[in-house]
Amino acid sequence: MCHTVAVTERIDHTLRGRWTPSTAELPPHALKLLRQRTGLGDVRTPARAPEVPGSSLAADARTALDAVVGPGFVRVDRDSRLGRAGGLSYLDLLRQRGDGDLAVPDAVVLPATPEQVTDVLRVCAEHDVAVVPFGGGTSVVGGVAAVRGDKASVIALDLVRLDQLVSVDPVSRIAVLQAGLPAPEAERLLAPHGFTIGHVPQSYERATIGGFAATRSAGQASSGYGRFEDMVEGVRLATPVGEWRLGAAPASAAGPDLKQLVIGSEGAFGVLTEVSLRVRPRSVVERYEGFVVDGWERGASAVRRLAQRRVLADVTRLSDVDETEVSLSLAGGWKTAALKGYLRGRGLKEPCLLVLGWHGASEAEVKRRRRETVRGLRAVSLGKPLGEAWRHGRFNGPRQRDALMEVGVCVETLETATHWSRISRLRESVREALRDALGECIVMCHISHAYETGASLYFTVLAARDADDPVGQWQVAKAAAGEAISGVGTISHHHAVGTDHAPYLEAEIGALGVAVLASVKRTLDPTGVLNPGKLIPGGIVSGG
Ligand SMILES: Cc1cc2nc3c(=O)[nH]c(=O)nc-3n(C[C@H](O)[C@H](O)[C@H](O)COP(=O)(O)OP(=O)(O)OC[C@H]3O[C@@H](n4cnc5c(N)ncnc54)[C@H](O)[C@@H]3O)c2cc1C
Repeated sequence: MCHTVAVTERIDHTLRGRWTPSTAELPPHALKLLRQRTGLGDVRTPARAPEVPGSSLAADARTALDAVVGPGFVRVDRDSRLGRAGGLSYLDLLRQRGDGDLAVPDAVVLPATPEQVTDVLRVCAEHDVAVVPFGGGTSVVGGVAAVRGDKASVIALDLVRLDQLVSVDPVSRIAVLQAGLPAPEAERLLAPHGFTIGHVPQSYERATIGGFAATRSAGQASSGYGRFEDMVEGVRLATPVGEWRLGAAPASAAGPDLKQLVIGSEGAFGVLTEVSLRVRPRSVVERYEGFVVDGWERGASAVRRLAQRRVLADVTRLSDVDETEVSLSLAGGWKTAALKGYLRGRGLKEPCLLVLGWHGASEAEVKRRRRETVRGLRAVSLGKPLGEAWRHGRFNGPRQRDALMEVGVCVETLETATHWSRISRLRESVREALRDALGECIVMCHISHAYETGASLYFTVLAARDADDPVGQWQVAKAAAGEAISGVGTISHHHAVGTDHAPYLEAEIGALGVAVLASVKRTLDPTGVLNPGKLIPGGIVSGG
């Protein structure tokens, strides 16, 4: 019963343009810091209701879709459509607040089974309707923008009703989950079997299993549990030309790994309806601890050594000096002041916060792993409270962003990855590019995921919003960061390509790479109905 209510609520959700219905106020000391460091004034830009044009879904297409999913599951009302108009990037939030052009789907279609998804795609191909697969709608790269391309109309294909745990194989440790399951619900269903996925991105509360696979997502505990693509054992993909199943064995030499071609295909090759995942026993003990390293270079080298010695903690996250300083200042209070004094006293001139977290089956296991990690780390331990404080606030980012939006801050995040030998150069050039583009601003960075050969860099930038042209301001900053990253790092370590990064993809994978993607798309989606304008540069790929 409870479960039914939860799904109905998710179907009816109209929460767009923010993460939560109520926005927390920024504390006065945070506002003061922003005013000092970004020149933020008192000017507020009140949100305006975005325009929602009428649905242009043709009557015969609607009748055919109704026949597939049943009455009530093709929705053309304003709220349902507005509720699936774009994702949650800064640009999406601006559009939802009335700045810039908001693309609104002509209908929201809610299939209940994998078979219905395949039938919906067949109908859409027959009726020239573009399809935007919609999971949690947390894309920050324009992945769920309702782009119709050269099609007559566009639907949001919301997978919320595909919410079943299909099977668990406890011997092989594989669970088959339907694609529309949000992460917390997937964990809730796996818990009685003693398993966890261990995938905890910051968007955990709302993102789905299908969305994770479609975007090659990486969670905060990726050092321990792996990236999402490492967890995928198999997929069930609906396409306009039929269903494709992949993943017969844990490893295979039967040609290239086609499963990896589907993972990260961002709804442009098909719709994932089920995902088989390698699951792990749930941890019994979890320990989080804060450390401080003196200076970015030392911190980055320390994380590199941990990765290369293969003793990374499950969560390993190194903030640079600016991020550390801003986090401590925003936390405020006498404890923070005391901590800053303590760090000065210990001679740490450029404190960089390092959060480490270990999960295990017992105290003894976690203790042993901690010992291995911290041996030779040359960092000052601040103990468990700081680690726990990070864990406690790990999902606060989007809520803080809501509050920052309200007071007129341009708040954007971007991420990349590169090899260790280039990591500091890349960090410096992105910081410089953002500062040149935005003027007075705060640029913060952390290593969010570490590997033997390199790491990801995650930037957060805060500037006073240009009230006259907020979209133009964002475009300039995005282009500057894209230029700085191009040729040194990847255009996306885990946010995917979407519409926003598509112009930069060819520089990374080459013209031949783009041609390979386009030809796969032509095979699976000959009329180009699936997610036009996403992933593949050059926009629309249709026809033979
Ligand atoms: C505040 C915030 C924090 C974030 N933190 C992280 C993070 O820590 N790590 C991380 O990896 N990402 C993060 N993201 C990005 C985003 O959450 C991920 O990309 C996530 O994987 C998207 O899942 P979703 O279910 O919301 O997918 P959606 O946003 O609905 O869709 C994403 C893309 O996948 C396609 N798609 C969705 N479902 C399917 C399906 N079943 N079959 C085929 N295509 C599909 C969509 O068309 C779209 O192109 C964050 C986003 C926000 C807003």
